[in-house]
Amino acid sequence: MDKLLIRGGRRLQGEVSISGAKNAALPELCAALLCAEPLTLDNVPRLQDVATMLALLRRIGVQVERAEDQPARVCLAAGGAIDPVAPYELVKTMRASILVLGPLLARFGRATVSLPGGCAIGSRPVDQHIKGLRAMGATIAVEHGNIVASAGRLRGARITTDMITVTGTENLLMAAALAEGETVLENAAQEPEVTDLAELLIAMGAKIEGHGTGRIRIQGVERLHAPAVPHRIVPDRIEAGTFLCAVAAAGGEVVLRDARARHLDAVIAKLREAGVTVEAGEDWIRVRADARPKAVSFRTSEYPAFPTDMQAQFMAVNCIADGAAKVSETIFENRFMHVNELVRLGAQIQVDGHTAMIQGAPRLSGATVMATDLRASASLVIAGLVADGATTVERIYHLDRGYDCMEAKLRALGADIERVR
Ligand SMILES: CC(=O)N[C@H]1[C@@H](OP(=O)(O)OP(=O)(O)OC[C@H]2O[C@@H](n3ccc(=O)[nH]c3=O)[C@H](O)[C@@H]2O)O[C@H](CO)[C@@H](O)[C@@H]1O
Ligand SMILES: C=C(OP(=O)(O)O)C(=O)O
Repeated sequence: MDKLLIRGGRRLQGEVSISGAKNAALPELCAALLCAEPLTLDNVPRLQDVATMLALLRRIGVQVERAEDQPARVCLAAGGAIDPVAPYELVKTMRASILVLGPLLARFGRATVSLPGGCAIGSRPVDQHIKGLRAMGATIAVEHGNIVASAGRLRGARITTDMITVTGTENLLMAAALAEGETVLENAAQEPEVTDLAELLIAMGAKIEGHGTGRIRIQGVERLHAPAVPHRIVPDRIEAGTFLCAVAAAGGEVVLRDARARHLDAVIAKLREAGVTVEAGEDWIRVRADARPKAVSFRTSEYPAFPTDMQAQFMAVNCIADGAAKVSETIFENRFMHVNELVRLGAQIQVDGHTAMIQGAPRLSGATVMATDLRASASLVIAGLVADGATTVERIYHLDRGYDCMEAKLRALGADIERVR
């Protein structure tokens, strides 16, 4: 199993390009199931989760091509024979496999998708996806660990989810695009990845209004088609935020290219509160950190508030900051798995339920630590960049799920980091 070996203490300097967003790429790859014409996506990140989604789509019958000379461009054709089944082997490695459910049901009238189990960060049920599809006329049973769904043409419905759900909104949005009549999604997720998906669907002929707000209206159409030009996936705000936190912790000055500061308002506000200088233009962000950051408290919540997917990385900054901070996690019930590993590096953190109290320490000391989930891995890398001596991060297959060449990008910025196979 691969590990990362980091020798801490180097400041970060230079420029880094941000890749396309994992959480936009995954639903947008599934959107290929909604039409018979080939769909081309640009700026597709090179990630394990993307590889898993492509394997799943191939298994379902989608023809997938990735140009050798343009590895960020993927062409998907779902015009042939389709077997609408997402098996456990693939779903268990990636919960986002559930995103094939809405499109398969809407276009082919049936789908069998293995029920995702819990994962390291929480129980993560998909009851709201099922509730919404039932409201649109689907018959759904859970049998032998699978969601078995069938429908004639789905019917538009007014759906209010019990909580804001990102992939739930995406599944229902894709299903509603081909349903008969109007669907209104109340309490919809407003994340930029949902908006990017809606823009792709509109380019495919869908009739959608209100994306980016809590109420999305969709007038179903009979057929979708390929967009006139390839859709470019929105930049990954979480990858960008991770690099901002790395600079805040390690010090230095870095320009992020292909990054959208307006998708990171809450994170940038907290970095400024910590004393970090952040400037931004339309598609770039410059970050400069000259001194030890100040500890800052925050609470995760749905977009546009502070993202849960940045909680672990910002906690790593707080671990070496001046002062004390309180971090509250409100989205997932078990998203503090990184805490015990950060403590192995010398961090001072006390967890009480959904709250972590961090007393910033002037230094951390390198050790062997174990990644437990995707963003936990990133937080350990950030801590390793600052810690004295060598830090080894084990189980980085979690990191590879969601970061495109992270160690190569950090090395180009001057970090002493290498992958050990
Ligand atoms: C592939 C993808 O885009 N993943 C993101 C997506 O995950 P995902 O879409 O799985 O997360 P949700 O927004 O659905 O989850 C939010 C909360 O609602 C609960 N819930 C959700 C659906 C449901 O049917 N029932 C239910 O109880 C979840 O357990 C969780 O507590 O949004 C999360 C919250 O921003 C991010 O951390 C993930 O990176
Ligand atoms: C939790 C995450 O992803 P997923 O929903 O794919 O598990 C994440 O990207 O931080």
